[in-house]
Amino acid sequence: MDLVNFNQLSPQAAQAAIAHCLAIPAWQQALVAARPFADVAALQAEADRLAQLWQAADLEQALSAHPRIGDNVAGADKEATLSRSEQSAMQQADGALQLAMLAGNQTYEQRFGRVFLIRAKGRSGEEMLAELQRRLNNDAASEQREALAQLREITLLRLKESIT
Ligand SMILES: NC(=O)NC1=NC(=O)NC1=O
Repeated sequence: MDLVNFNQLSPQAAQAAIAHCLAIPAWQQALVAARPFADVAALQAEADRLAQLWQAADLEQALSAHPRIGDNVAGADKEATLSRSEQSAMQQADGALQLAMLAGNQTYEQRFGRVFLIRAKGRSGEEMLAELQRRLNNDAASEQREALAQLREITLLRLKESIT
């Protein structure tokens, strides 16, 4: 959808138009309330400013909409469709990589108590596995910062593809 259209939608319709970017209604509503935007750069800047405010609770809420890397993503809704395309590199990954990613995800979840989150678009399976293994050595605070940064990247990428 183009920005002019997004600026003119009702609040409900505008929120529905960006809901797939991130499963945090408060962020969706704050961005909708900040309309009208003069250009896409202003929209992206406000989305990022709001995203900088996220804390651990926001991360937990958002993770509900992000399947594990390498999981077979079921569902036909827009978020599932986006996750499948973002994670498409894992579809071509060989069995060994799939297994290593599965084991890595399990170790990560045992250590940090939540799903490993990474901006998957544009990354190979090997790159994502290397990032997982690197981040396994983070302390809790550093890893929370990294996970929140990845959540911002995914959200802003999805927003950029949705409102042009
Ligand atoms: N656990 C994840 O990192 N999931 C995802 N990353 C993306 O970029 N899309 C996802 O679904």
